[in-house]
Amino acid sequence: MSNAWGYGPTNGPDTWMERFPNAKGPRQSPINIVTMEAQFDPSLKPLKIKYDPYNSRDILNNGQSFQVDFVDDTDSSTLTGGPICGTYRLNQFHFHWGASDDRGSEHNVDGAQFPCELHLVHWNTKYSSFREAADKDDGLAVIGVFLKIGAPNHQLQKVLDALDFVKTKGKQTTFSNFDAKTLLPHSLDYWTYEGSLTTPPLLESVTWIVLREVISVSSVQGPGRGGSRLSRDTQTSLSPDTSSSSSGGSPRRSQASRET
Ligand SMILES: NS(=O)(=O)c1ccc(C(=O)N2CCN(Cc3ccccc3)C2)cc1
Ligand SMILES: [Zn+2]
Repeated sequence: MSNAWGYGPTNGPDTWMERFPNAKGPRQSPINIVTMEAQFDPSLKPLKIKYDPYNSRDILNNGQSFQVDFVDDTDSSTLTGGPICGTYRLNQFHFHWGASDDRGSEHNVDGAQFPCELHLVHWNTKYSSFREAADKDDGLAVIGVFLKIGAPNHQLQKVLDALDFVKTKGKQTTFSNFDAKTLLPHSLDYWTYEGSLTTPPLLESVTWIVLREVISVSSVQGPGRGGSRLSRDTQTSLSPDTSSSSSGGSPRRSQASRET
């Protein structure tokens, strides 16, 4: 029997601690962001995000999600500022979603789940690669963006259309000239906390930067022009994320997110 981790009853988040001891660590993600407990931190800087569409390379079905990978051998797509020190390079982005529109995000906000959550994964260039950075305390920085059901998202549709070509685990196809910045909301206000990868090996190496403003996706958006929903049915080998959020650490909030 496959001992691969997943989101089912025999290999889901409640079983991960059996094979991934990090699951019992002090800075595990995801968490529930309790907005009234988020401490305003005047030392936090605005996020500085510079993405070059030329760096987008391919889209991969990794079995648990699909990810768009970026060429990260130069500083042409980077994250600086915010809560981090130094320069972090964009390595990939991917999504977590649920089997229905009322759940699927990994982080919660005041106990509420969103139908989907986008993660833009960056690694600290003080290390030589993503793989070297992935298990260091300050190795990774992930921007989380919540998706709500609403107006169609034409930028996201470009990604969804490509899913038709990566319907089975391990499939990948070229995905070039995509500007990941077009997936971000207008406001870059954020909550931040020191956490972990939300999937095995659950490495406690992530500075989480969760944007307060959400982006929209329509309930019928999905792969191809057929518009079939992005759900378990559509993705033959992709299962929705059913992990629950823990209370975990408490985040700080950025200067810009001070009530104005
Ligand atoms: N949901 S999340 O944003 O927290 C997230 C989850 C997984 C990944 C990811 O690309 N990998 C996790 C480690 N894995 C392979 C690996 C690499 C080095 C050492 C050991 C194993 C790849 C990145 C971000
Ligand atoms: Zn993720």
